[in-house]
Amino acid sequence: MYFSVVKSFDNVKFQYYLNLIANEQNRAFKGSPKVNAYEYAPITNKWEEYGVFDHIIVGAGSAGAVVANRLSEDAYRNVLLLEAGGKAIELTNIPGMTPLIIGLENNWNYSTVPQTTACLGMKNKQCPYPRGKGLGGSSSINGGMHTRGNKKDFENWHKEGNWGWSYNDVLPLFKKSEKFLYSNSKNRGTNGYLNVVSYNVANPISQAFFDAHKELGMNVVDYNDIDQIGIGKPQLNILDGQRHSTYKAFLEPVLYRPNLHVSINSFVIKVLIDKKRKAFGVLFSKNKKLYLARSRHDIILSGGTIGSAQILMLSGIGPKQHLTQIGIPVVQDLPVGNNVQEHAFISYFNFVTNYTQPIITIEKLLQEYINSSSGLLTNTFNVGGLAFHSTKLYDANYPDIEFLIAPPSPTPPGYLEGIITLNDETYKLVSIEKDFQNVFTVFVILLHPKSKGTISLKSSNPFDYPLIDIKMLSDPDNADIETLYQGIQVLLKLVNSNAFKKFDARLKRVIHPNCKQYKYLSREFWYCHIRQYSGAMFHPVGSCKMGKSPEMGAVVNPELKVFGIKNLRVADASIMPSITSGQTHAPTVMIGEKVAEMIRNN
Ligand SMILES: Cc1cc2nc3c(=O)[nH]c(=O)nc-3n(C[C@H](O)[C@H](O)[C@H](O)COP(=O)(O)OP(=O)(O)OC[C@H]3O[C@@H](n4cnc5c(N)ncnc54)[C@H](O)[C@@H]3O)c2cc1C
Repeated sequence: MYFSVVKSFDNVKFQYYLNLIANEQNRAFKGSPKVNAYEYAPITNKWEEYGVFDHIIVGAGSAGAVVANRLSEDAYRNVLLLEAGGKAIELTNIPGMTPLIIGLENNWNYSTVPQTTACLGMKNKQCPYPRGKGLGGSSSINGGMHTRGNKKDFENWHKEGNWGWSYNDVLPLFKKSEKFLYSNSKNRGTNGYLNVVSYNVANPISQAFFDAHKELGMNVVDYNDIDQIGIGKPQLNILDGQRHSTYKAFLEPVLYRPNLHVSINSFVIKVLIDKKRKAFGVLFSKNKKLYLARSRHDIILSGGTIGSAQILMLSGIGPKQHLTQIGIPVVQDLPVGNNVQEHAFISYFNFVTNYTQPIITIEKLLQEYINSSSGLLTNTFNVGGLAFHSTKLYDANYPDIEFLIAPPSPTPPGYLEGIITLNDETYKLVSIEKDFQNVFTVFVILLHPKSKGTISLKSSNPFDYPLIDIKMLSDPDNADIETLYQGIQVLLKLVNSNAFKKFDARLKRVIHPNCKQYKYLSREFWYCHIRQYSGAMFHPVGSCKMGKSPEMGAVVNPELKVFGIKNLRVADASIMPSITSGQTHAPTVMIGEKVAEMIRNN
């Protein structure tokens, strides 16, 4: 009797998920990328008072949700959190559905302007540029990989004059935010809000990747501890098999706090600044109406590298020439929107093997997921391991390349085309639709780009999407593309190891028509191939750079205060002076912790 009750419950859940997935499959990736947010345009220009708060936080993403939690820990602080999107749709809870989720409404669905040095094989040479929209922000749609970055990243920030951001300064904040129960290291946190799991990879090809590294003398590491160089199991933000976004981790548990007010569907148009150059409120649009929310103390922009830069510029804070050109009165001339950095990677870097991954049906995967919160549905992108390498071009102890292996998949490779939007000619050369059971893919990721891009406004209309020009691989000395080329050489060495010989692993031959004049596998060939197949890892940072002074390109000081304006801070990935060595969510959570600590210690 007991068993039949449990079984029938499971079946209900099973059917529910099966229907959910089928319905969302029908809705995903319909239509073209968006170019505006006109749905937020109010029907009248008259605004209503929304209330007075101690702090207003704009954006409930990786950083904003953390800031809202920490500031509202002080019961005397009245905190308003404004988020343009709504609650994340249910499918976002299933990590393995990430590729599909990106095709649905929790994504702003941006694209870059056409590029000239990267993403050349993409439709219209535009890199697709998803960003999370809704509670949890990009952490509700991202790959969930938890990577803090390298000790040196923060030492470099500190050396540039960002006091308080050295590794020793930020380590306690990384520890404070996380709950990681797979290590005894004093450098890992065990008690934080954000759950981190170490994913066990059973796949023989992923195992070969680990063995190949060992053969080349590299260690298996916890890349979130001091020694990052080496290979490690994927560490993912998951709890009980479900995505652990910053909404789930930091907001949901504290929504009961009477001093925390969360307003969704609230699109912030601008920050209001008085004659004494003090920010005193924000204007936002909600349900087609305009509201003014006032703040007694700091307003914190956590809209992300695109959103925060856009709001600052709409508020008259940005490059004077650009603002004047589009007719926005200049309040403060600052280099907002410059210094944008992104991790370029090579997509569809495929290797054929003699190993055949058995097919697993979605029904089987779901059963495993429901019964034991395990299996492939708990892994966002079928990731089998992360490795950090120094190609030794710059510094043997500082990684400049990351590898991410995706072993042969037990399911057809659907939806990746929605995320990496190659044009038909470029895609058909690398498609693994017919041999996905035998092919593994390695993402070769450039960790420290020299190339810099920009975010600028298309117009003074707040509902026009900004112009995103990430200019990957554009540095005049070709340092970035050379590092990727060196990364390819390291990867080819790994695949040539005994560990992979067992599987007869070999590079899948791809010669793009634009590269056919070059000798196959020569440096010139690879440079050409990289430009065709490069894409963005969706890690933009740096548009509101932290630093000592605006003359040095900074928008905010090390306390994250906007230069020249009182009561206004930025706290999200946009403040990173230089991009970290790995995925950017965990360091952004740390930035949220840091700003809250600074405000609370004031
Ligand atoms: C598809 C994808 C995969 C990724 N994979 C990984 C990964 O595996 N691991 C990792 O570490 N990183 C990953 N990243 C990157 C990581 O998620 C981001 O670096 C991080 O989430 C950035 O945090 P943020 O707080 O700066 O911005 P976000 O998390 O994007 O938050 C900004 C929030 O502000 C809101 N907002 C913006 N403008 C306004 C406005 N005008 N009014 C009101 N609200 C506004 C947005 O809706 C959003 O909720 C990925 C990103 C994407 C998109």
